[in-house]
Amino acid sequence: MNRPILTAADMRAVERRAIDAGTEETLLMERAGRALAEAVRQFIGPRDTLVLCGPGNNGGDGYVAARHLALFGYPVRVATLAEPSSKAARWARAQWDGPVEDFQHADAAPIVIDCLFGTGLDRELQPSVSTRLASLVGQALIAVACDLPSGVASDDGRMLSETGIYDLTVTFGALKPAHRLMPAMERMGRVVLADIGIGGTSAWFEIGEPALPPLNPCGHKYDRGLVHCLAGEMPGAISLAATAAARAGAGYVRISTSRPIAGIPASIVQTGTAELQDERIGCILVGPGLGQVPQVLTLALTAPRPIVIDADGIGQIGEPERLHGHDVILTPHEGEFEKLFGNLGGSKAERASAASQRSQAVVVLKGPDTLVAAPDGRMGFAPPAPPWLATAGSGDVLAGIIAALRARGMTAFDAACAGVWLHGRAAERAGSAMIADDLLSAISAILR
Ligand SMILES: NC(=O)C1=CN([C@@H]2O[C@H](COP(=O)(O)OP(=O)(O)OC[C@H]3O[C@@H](n4cnc5c(N)ncnc54)[C@H](O)[C@@H]3O)[C@@H](O)[C@H]2O)[C@@H](O)CC1
Ligand SMILES: Nc1ncnc2c1ncn2[C@@H]1O[C@H](COP(=O)(O)OP(=O)(O)O)[C@@H](O)[C@H]1O
Ligand SMILES: [K+]
Repeated sequence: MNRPILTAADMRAVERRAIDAGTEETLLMERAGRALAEAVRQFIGPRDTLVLCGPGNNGGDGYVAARHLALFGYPVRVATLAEPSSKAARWARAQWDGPVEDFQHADAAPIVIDCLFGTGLDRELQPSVSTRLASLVGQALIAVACDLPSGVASDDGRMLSETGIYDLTVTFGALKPAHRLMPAMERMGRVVLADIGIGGTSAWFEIGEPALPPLNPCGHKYDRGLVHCLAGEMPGAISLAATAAARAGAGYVRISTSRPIAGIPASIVQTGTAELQDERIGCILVGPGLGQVPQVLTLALTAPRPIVIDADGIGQIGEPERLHGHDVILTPHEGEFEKLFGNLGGSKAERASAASQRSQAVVVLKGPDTLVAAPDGRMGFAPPAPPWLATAGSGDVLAGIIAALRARGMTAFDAACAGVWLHGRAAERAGSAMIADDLLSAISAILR
């Protein structure tokens, strides 16, 4: 299931709609604070706990959580940065009948719950606040963030202030972009999404497990998709990509190559010619190991078939507008992205979206926080993938998986999202000592 990802403004609008429809704001806060306390209880048993409350509704959630944790038997202290400034937070503060200490002077505790700022953070913390918060987070056995670590910019994942590494982040209603973007994502620990009875839809979402096209019981190999790969100067990369395409369920994988490539499955057909006018081709794959032979990309763009362009091929496109009228998926890492689109300003999501609109292609902007952008504004955010995916050849495997899914009949955007999901899960399965080749058998195991 794809989970919606909402900006701070989207989230406020959702909350506003619920309140206008008769839901009390304090009820939402009660549910959020209770969910925060429940998530802490699931994570760690009773120990001395310090809840840090800010002036807004994030702080309000904190007073509610403190009350519930005390009921669960946790020895709880509350420390405040400033008195509540919103009506709902004042209500939550009034429900807390224990003492309230001063944030700067509160003693450290094994469990620290940061409810200073959430989606309302709009500037860096005062240095005295970030230093103190980082010290409390650093001394804690378990550091928990309410909605977001205070210091994270919700909409783009930047760190407005550094406050340390958390073990658990509990968010409400919907994921926010920062939960799936670096550098914020790596500071959050486990992210738990709690249902508080509100939520919205969005063109932005976290990519969930895909529904792959069913096999036609009476189908033949071409029904399952023909992927035509174009080799270049370095055959290893296209071999990996082609094998990944075969493992990801393409019925037929073919490589055009000027010299035989050793070591690939015999089921992958090697041909000396490039018959790209073949209507059975479900997807052309060009770029992995291409080297400096731009005429191969030009050849690929003469065929009126869907194309995945990866690696060296991306740098040879020239102007993104050259792709207009073609059915293209681009799979750049940051370096390849900059070669084609230049130094676009803005957040990663804004850059991916602008690039997709400019090229009219689906853009898979890779990294530890891969994004899949469509020209119409849809954006898939990859669920966290293990860092050992950063190994030579793993991008080639991703390109091959996506080409197979495109050839199997998924739309360009759906194929790219599904490919990113499968690639990440294959890496989890392959384990931390994997090399890119190991992803191939892991794909088969997942699709079993
Ligand atoms: N939107 C929703 O649907 C819900 C939101 N809830 C909570 O409400 C939070 C958002 O609450 P608020 O909008 O009150 O915002 P925050 O509580 O995040 O921030 C409060 C205010 O602090 C000020 N501020 C921002 N950056 C600052 C800085 N660096 N130093 C000092 N002051 C700063 C701003 O004026 C901001 O409005 C969410 O993160 C979540 O925890 C929950 O109560 C449940 C429902
Ligand atoms: N730190 C990381 N954590 C998780 N995934 C990563 C990380 N760094 C890179 N990746 C993923 O690994 C793959 C690397 O692809 P790419 O940069 O094209 O490498 P190559 O050209 O060697 O195949 C991409 O899918 C990318 O999203
Ligand atoms: K917080």
